Amino acid sequence: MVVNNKHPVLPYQIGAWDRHDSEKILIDKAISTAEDQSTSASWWQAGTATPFRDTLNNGFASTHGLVQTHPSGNDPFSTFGTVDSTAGPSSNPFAQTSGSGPLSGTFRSNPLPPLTRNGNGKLGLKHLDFTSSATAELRRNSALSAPDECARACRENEPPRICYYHFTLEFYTVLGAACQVCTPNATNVVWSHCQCVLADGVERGILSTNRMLPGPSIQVCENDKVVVDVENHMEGMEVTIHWHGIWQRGSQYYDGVPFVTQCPIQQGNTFRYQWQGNAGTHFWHAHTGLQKLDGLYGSIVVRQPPSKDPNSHLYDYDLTTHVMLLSDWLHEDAAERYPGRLAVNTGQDPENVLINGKGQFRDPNTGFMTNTPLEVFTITPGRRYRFRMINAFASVCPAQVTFEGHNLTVIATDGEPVQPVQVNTIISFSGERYDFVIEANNIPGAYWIQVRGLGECGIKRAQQLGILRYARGPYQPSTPSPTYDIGIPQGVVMNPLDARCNEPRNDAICVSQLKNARHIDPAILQDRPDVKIFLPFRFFVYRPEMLFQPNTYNRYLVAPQGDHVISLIDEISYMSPPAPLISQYDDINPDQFCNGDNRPADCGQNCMCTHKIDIPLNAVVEIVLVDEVQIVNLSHPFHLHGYAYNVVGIGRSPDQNVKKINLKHALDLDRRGLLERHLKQGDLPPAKDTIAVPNNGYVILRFRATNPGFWLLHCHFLFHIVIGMNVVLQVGTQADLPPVPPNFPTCGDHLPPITAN
Ligand SMILES: NCCC(=O)NCCc1ccc(O)c(O)c1
Repeated sequence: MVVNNKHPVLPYQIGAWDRHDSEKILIDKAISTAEDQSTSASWWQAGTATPFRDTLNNGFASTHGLVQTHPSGNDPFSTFGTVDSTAGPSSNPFAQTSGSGPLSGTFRSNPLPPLTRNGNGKLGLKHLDFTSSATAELRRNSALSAPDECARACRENEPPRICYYHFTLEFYTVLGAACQVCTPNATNVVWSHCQCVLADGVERGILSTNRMLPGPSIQVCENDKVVVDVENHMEGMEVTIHWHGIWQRGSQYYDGVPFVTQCPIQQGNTFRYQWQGNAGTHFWHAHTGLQKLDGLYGSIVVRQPPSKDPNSHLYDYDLTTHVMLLSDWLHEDAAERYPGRLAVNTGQDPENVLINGKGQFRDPNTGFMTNTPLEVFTITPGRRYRFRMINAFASVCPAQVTFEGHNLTVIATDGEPVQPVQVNTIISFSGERYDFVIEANNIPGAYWIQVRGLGECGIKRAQQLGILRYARGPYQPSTPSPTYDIGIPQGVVMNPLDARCNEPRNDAICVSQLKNARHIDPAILQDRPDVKIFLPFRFFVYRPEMLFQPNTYNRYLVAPQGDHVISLIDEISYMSPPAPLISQYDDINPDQFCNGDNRPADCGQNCMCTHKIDIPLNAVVEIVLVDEVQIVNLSHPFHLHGYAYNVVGIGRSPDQNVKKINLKHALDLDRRGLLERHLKQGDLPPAKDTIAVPNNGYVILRFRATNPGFWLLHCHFLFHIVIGMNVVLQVGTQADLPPVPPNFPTCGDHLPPITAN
């Protein structure tokens, strides 16, 4: 469809988007109404914002708060109430003194008409970025569709679109001056390109995409072509974007792994990614350095016609607004935690959790609570809604999601449909996605959504709240807000941390107990795979005398307890090659490569090289991941690029005398037929691309290697990636791969002969 005719230049009026929203029917049989998509801004109007001394940054006053320049009357900012402008830079209108809960009584008792306004003040569909319809490329090329045209109901015989996105990556600020220009409220025209990022109401510098947090949502139909121009304006930073869950068949060089599938995009450069998405709930994020944790992520939804989803009969709506992206959040740059400190702000644990970039923060030292808006999902009584949850955490904390008064029917994970199971709470790990159906079958009202950080996040009790609201009902839940320690009753747990997966139980469902809703290639279930790979992983702990030898500069992470560690998979710590494997293979010294069977001579306990395992094209591959880290509360989620694998087994040693599993013991269990494998006819192991290996346990994966390429397999914890918990699976040979596009950027070392003069 031609874009430029349909899309006048911004800003839009609210009413226009109400009409537009009613077209966003994503399942043919459902009629979407504007109220399903609207959120209310009412409860963060009024209230008296109190001069706020920012004790959130290590006790120092923030250098630059949001200053109320027009304290009263009819200007766009006055709805914050009275803010003492004399308080100067440290006044923060999103702070309130109440320590009693996220919303004070004042905020609850002031209902205003609902606003069709969603994330980041952008109108209509949360995180769909309407501003990019104003980009030059869209105006120039009439074959391209804008983001909001692509987020549509998918029909069987509709021609595919080319969906165009422009991402501008920058250094940016939470609560920057943009919030004085266009923080939305009910009475003023809201700009659909409002650039105010609120996050949890705590000022900090971030990295942003199109000045949004999360960045723009990519929502398309299967068979659409997605084109994303990534324009890097982060001063002095390089970047790549990985499309997590997208298999990149035929576009392997757009997988976004630095020095594996491309050279990083330099500051000032634009790199055009183009791919066709496999269906499901996915997300995109920076795969370079620690940038993901500073804000470079966003959702991807690839929808199908209802006839192609085996679970479509279970829901009435699959709305663009019911994407639920969870992220962990720091109040400083991620680099402050890497390699890590010994005294103040040790470890890598986040301060907070965000739902679609939103939330509130309670300062544990003062009890001050910010009053930024919580995420609201609106539903209509009697209807059934598909929610698409994305765990975009970077830290090691699992996230637990619970909806007050509502069951969750899990229908897909990592984009792949499963036979429906009903649970009350879902625990997920970094990189995982869970799609579930919620039926609006409770008393029309407002209900809490609680997202708790588990594991190490229990120390700071990091959690976030959101609201599930029935249209035309109250805006605020009638129950007290759940706290970290007294939460919503958890009931049946999806993905229990105890990993007791091979015994009957009615309090939990393991991933390995889910059943695939699709047909499985029988070759996957054969007794003997063509290739079987055991991959134990652990940390190597440096003695300081070894690490700080003069003239050596080995990388390390200071773990929460102060250990200086690197990661090992099969006793190797992954190092990037100096040039991309996919495009400059011949530029790489073959000595750079290694694996468990080919260790470089003199490679010690901290063996560092480009860990690569070769796999024949079309082989049936089995991978057994064995946790040799053995830290209670730490289960590592492994993500494979280019594929969804079948999870055929999850478990721990059945041998009661074995306190710690390791490679040798896992091999022994395998010989004795004691590793859990669900390979019987009708076992239907679920397909996923990210799975947590239970601590002191193992996971068994299988896939048929039909997608040639260089595919990263790695722990999805951000700080573990940067210390080497990665391995590249090379499927097939270079001859099996499509050539990289013309003028694909190159990079590498520059080491010419030294000239005398
Ligand atoms: N028995 C060996 C001690 C050890 O391996 N210490 C590392 C613990 C660790 C590392 C990284 C993390 O991110 C983390 O949370 C914890």
